[in-house]
Amino acid sequence: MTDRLTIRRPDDWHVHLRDGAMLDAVARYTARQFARAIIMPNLTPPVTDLAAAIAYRERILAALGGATDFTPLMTCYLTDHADAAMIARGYAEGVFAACKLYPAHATTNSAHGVTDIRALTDVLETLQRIGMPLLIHGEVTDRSIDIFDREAVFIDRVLTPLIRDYPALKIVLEHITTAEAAAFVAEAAHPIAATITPQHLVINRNAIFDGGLRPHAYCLPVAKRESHRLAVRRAAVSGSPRFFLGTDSAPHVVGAKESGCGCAGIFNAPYALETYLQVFDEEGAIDRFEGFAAEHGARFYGLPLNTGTVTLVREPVAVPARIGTGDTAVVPFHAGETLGWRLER
Ligand SMILES: NC(=O)N[C@@H](CC(=O)O)C(=O)O
Ligand SMILES: [Zn+2]
Ligand SMILES: [Zn+2]
Repeated sequence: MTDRLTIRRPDDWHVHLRDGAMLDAVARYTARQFARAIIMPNLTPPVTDLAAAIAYRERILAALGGATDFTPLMTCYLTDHADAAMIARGYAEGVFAACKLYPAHATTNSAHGVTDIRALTDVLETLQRIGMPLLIHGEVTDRSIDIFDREAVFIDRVLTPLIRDYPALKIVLEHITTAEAAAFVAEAAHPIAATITPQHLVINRNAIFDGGLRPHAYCLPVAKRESHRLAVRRAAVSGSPRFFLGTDSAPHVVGAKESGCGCAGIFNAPYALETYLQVFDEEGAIDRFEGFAAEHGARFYGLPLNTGTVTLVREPVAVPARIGTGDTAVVPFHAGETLGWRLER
């Protein structure tokens, strides 16, 4: 039995660091676990241009106190007015690592998102030409579609025609939750990959209703039934280079979660590696953990692999019930539970 695992320093290919006091409170958790992270741009207002991305990157580094070996990789929030030339310049200058597509009103802070991706031909052609990844929150926003079906319907209605029309467009389907998404990404004859969160490997939709309404188990895409969780787990541990780590850590102050209309998002940054490794351990796939956590994503993005290592040890770690106080009080994923691996560092 492996009791100690040393792997190349991993990256988080999907995280929400927020802004202001919350950024100051949460940034260090991600920087402690990961060498780099793809920073989601859904601030208010969203990060839609170079100046905003540069300023946000500075605020992230400032929140880490300056001396840090963590690299934030910035993304451009696409709107109906996205400017292809500006995006291409941002990519060439190393400001943007990717573009993020939020279908308008699909999730937290997506009101400025795209109403019809098909209308963004200039942007899509440009991304395809320059090899810049398009990151997608893959849910339809049609309120007549059952919320548990919105990812699968997005694949049929939006993603399938998109890859047909842009055969070389690099796509990351973010935070997949369904057997349909896992199969689509595994099998498509297309440069497509997917991020997988800790929570979608661990919980199914029962967790949201376990003895009462559980707002801290609510995120988008919403957790699905057990058969989907198992399919997503199989994809994560499969060894396929198309699946990689993206926490989707999405902190909301406790009062915004425990509310008559609770926000979507699970804050998992403090113990993300511990959760993922526990899953790989349970699946007898510890040998595939490094690929998922530290190699597949970098290769897909065309970025160098990290140097340096992190070590996890098989030791109990108690997750606190709450982290922070006041405006930054958040309930972490696994609050009050004990995990079986601990990140040393
Ligand atoms: N995942 C979530 O439930 N919430 C994210 C947005 C997102 O990633 O869709 C957030 O910003 O809070
Ligand atoms: Zn999302
Ligand atoms: Zn997210």
